[in-house]
Amino acid sequence: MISEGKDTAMGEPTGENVLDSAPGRSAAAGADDGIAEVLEGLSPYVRANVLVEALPWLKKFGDKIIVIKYGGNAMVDARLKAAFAEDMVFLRTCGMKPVVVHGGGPQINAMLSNLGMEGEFRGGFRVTTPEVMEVVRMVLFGQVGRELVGLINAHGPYAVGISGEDAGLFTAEKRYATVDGEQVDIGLVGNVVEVNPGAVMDIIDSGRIPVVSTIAPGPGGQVYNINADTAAAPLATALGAVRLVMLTDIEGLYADWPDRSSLVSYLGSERLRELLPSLASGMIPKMESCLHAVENGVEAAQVIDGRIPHSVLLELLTEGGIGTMVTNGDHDVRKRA
Ligand SMILES: Nc1ncnc2c1ncn2[C@@H]1O[C@H](COP(=O)(O)OP(=O)(O)O)[C@@H](O)[C@H]1O
Ligand SMILES: CC(=O)N[C@@H](CCC(=O)OP(=O)(O)O)C(=O)O
Repeated sequence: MISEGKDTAMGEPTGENVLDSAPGRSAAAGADDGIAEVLEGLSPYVRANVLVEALPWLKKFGDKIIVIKYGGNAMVDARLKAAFAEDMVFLRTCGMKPVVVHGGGPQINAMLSNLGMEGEFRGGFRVTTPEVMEVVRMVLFGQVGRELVGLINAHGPYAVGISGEDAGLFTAEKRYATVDGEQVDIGLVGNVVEVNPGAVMDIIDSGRIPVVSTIAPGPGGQVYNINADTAAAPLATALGAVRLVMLTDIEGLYADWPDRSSLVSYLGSERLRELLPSLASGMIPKMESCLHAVENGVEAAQVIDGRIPHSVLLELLTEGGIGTMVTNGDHDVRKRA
């Protein structure tokens, strides 16, 4: 079992000190946003109610597996990063089993640029030459994954990094992109075609938080670059997750993008399937992933605004949530009031 509080392997401070010094808390109560003063001004009744509101959700999620795709601003802003790590530890401490699948597009771009290499996207996917693949692998597993593991482990020895190459977690198959209706070769880019969740289950069963980097070998051993959105759904399905939560840089899905009055709070998979051809850019792999997940046993998939500190807790543990939820079936679009 994982040791908690003052005797953690990381030599973390006591619970009281953790609260005082945790980066996520200082993010939420940042120097100039006055959150601490606002909280102090609230009556004990209101403060208790915030906690009580979470009770039905804590009961519902119990010890269930929740897969979270970590990306967008939450992955580049220091305060949001720390708040995200805190959310994962919060869920784990409440008994849930969070599994993080991380992206890293901006970080790969930065490294390619530092190395004087070209970064090109076609049909939403990175054109991945063997040289680019080396950089993708180094940045995803060696940099982005390591950083997130470190942020979570600042709270105790919870996080374990793992890539699709480890213990046969993912098997990939080369994929092509579609550009103007034409199939285009984009090099070493793959789709996950098989998931062997044993190693991730071992990490979960030891009470820890898996942090998954989406690179994966094909049957012949060739390693492929996998878009993290597209890898999250088959992983959630294979793990029997109850939720797939995807962080992004926008409030959620707009049914009539870019009409800002068309934000959707809830829709069924059949309506989503109809909407898919009208979606653009980064929303396509996210919503395809949500569709895949709910059609293959995940109870609900959600796209949420990762620019909001503690967005994962708000979505999972508060009434109404904050983003767009997809479930399987023919439910109509419900707009956010
Ligand atoms: N229907 C839509 N609803 C919301 N966003 C959309 C839609 N169609 C396209 N987008 C774009 O998709 C972006 C999210 O995808 P992306 O930038 O890849 O996110 P991330 O970096 O979080 O993975 C939004 O910021 C928005 O510009
Ligand atoms: C094939 C492909 O495009 N792979 C992505 C993998 C990282 C990723 O998915 O990162 P985000 O979630 O931040 O976009 C890439 O190379 O950028």
